[in-house]
Amino acid sequence: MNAEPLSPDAATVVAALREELSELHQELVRYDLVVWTGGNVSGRVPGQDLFVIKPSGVPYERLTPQSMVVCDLEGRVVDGGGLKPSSDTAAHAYVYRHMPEVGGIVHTHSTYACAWAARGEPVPCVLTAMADEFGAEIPVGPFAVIGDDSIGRGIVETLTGHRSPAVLMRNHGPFTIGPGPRAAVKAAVMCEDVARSVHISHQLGRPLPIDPEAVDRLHHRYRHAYGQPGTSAQ
Ligand SMILES: O=C(CO)[C@@H](O)[C@@H](O)COP(=O)(O)O
Repeated sequence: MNAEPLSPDAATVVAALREELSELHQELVRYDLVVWTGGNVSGRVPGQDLFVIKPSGVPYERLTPQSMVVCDLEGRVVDGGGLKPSSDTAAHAYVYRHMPEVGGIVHTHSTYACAWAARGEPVPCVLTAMADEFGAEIPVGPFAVIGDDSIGRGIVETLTGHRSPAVLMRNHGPFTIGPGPRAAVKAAVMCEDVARSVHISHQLGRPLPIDPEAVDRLHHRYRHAYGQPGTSAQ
């Protein structure tokens, strides 16, 4: 596709987003959320009908800002430097088209989250850390085969109107969203952490539920009072 060249302002924003995404992909490695070339992170380009995503199948140690691929919201490559975008590009594009509040998306195959996804079982909200970050259970989305809008549609149908920024796509793995890519990466990290804790709790017995009103209070506090003034929990 011979796309129009980016305006100088857009090019500046894209360059900064490429830098951020290059760093954020290393966070997936640092938190042990991916193996080999699995997983991907994308970010919406503010003010543009564009997003930037990881190139497909490139080892994490070779990812650079310049290797990140710029796509339009239909998933067509605008500036890729000869690299193909992630095989999940259609899913990310679908979410960006249908959830305008989403600025970042992450997909991983993290172990415990995938174990819950393989069972098609939502992670119940039985920890205060879950109430904080997810405000509910971590839901399960439908089984969907890569290659068209199916995965994206399943993410949107499951997360629209749901507090959780994470969805476990059945028999596949977690996708997370956020107002920006860093928030989506954090949700992926927290998703794997609570999936592991609740799995272990299940092995020891039946986890105890948290009163829904307490979940509401915890979630509100975390989103509005946690951390330093002027900073968001996301
Ligand atoms: O899970 C899938 C596709 O849904 C993997 O192929 C994905 O994690 C990694 O693919 P990419 O390297 O981003 O193309």
